[in-house]
Amino acid sequence: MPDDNESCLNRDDLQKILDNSFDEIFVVDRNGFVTYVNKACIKNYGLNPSEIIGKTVHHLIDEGYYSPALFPFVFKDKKTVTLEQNTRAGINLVVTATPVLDSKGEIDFIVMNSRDITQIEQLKQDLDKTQKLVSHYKNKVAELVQRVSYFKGYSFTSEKMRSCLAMVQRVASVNSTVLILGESGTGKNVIAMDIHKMSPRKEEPFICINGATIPEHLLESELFGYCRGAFTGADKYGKVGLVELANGGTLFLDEVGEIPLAVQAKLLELIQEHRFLPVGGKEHKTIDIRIIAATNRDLPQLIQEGKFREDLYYRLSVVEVEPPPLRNRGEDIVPLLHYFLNRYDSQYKYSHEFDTRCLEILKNYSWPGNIREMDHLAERLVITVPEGKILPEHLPSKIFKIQAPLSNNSNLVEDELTKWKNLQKVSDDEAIIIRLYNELRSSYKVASTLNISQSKVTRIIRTYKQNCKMGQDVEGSSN
Ligand SMILES: Nc1ncnc2c1ncn2[C@@H]1O[C@H](COP(=O)(O)OP(=O)(O)OP(=O)(O)O)[C@@H](O)[C@H]1O
Repeated sequence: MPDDNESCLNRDDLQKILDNSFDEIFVVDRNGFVTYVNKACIKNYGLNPSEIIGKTVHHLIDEGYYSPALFPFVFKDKKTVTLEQNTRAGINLVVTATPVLDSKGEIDFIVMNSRDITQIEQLKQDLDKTQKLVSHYKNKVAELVQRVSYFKGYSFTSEKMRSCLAMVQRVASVNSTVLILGESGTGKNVIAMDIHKMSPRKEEPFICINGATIPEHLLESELFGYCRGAFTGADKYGKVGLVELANGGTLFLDEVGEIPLAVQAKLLELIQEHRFLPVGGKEHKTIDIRIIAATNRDLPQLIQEGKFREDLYYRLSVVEVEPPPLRNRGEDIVPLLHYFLNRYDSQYKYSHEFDTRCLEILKNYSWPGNIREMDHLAERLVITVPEGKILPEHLPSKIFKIQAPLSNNSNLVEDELTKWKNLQKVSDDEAIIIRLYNELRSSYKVASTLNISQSKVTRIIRTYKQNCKMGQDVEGSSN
């Protein structure tokens, strides 16, 4: 058995081992001359060992075979150094250079061991690309989930609402100014908030100011803030305005049609120049905000009346979104009623359902207060009606008064009913029958809607007619 490895390896074996090493072995003497390199140099530099041996490392560096140089650091510090090198053949190497010292502690030669890490680098780059792709698709999936859940959050089946919400989604991702139009209670505030929540500014503030609720003389300083000593009674330190508080985020101007002309001029500057002047200030402040405005007023009409600036209108209405009133999307009434009923039933831990006659009446109602009105009605019904079915008689009288389309004589009927009621000659149930008859003009339809006998309906209508004048004659009980 040999004592050590050396004793069992001859020169040829050693040569074979070195030539078959995947790592490059590169030996340089103390003067920088290459004294040995194994065959790995062919793949690393595209040179045979014979083309390298005898050359200096300085020459190889100057010829651009590899960089950066390692030899000077090892020579100077006499310590092992490792670094990354790139070769002219496009190979990435991790090179470790180890000094071999003589008996005086001076460098005798330097052994450099180089490992090809090109594949690792390639793998790293591929991994990076894959990770980028994964995060791209993750974002896409999150976007889609948000989109689906956004639509899920709304109860609707109508095409009108679908296209309105699709527009809301489209504008959310861009920075343009949006003008939300529509009647009171159609959900303009909710939509403004949705746009912000789906926008790249969602982590930043969403600041809302209502042009109708802040007194005219305070609106400017509320919006733009003021400097110290700006006016009598002002805070001595000045005040930051809502515009500044919204920096980076979204400023929602609700009821924009109510904003006075003087403030409109400053808003125009804000939108056009992205800057504003605080009240009493001398220097403009620049700001990065997105503006969303909403109104239920007819802005072109206000422009004609000289109450709204035309240039501001065009700036605000880059994109217009108009949630339709409920009466124009009858298909959505029943899904929304169920949505709100479930919502309040879960909130108050009750259980109700709408009687089909009740849904029929609510479907024909014109909902002047739109979603807000429906929301409040559902809450009221859940609280006031004992658990179980919600019947027509549980509905407030206005539902019968304002059925869509409105009949010409409903106001007349209502006036007469009030008079009659004041005389205590009509009960709530009778009033419902009379109102419904006024809309349906058929005692048969009234009876089947309310699930009562037709003769009862006819009797009540006759009594009513005897007491006051109704628009048309009541039909006979044979009807
Ligand atoms: N998508 C919705 N889902 C559930 N509830 C809604 C939705 N949209 C609106 N509502 C209800 O309707 C109410 C009115 O909505 P919102 O304040 O957004 O309407 P608006 O059009 O801004 O009204 P106004 O013009 O009077 O300010 C809300 O408080 C909410 O109860």
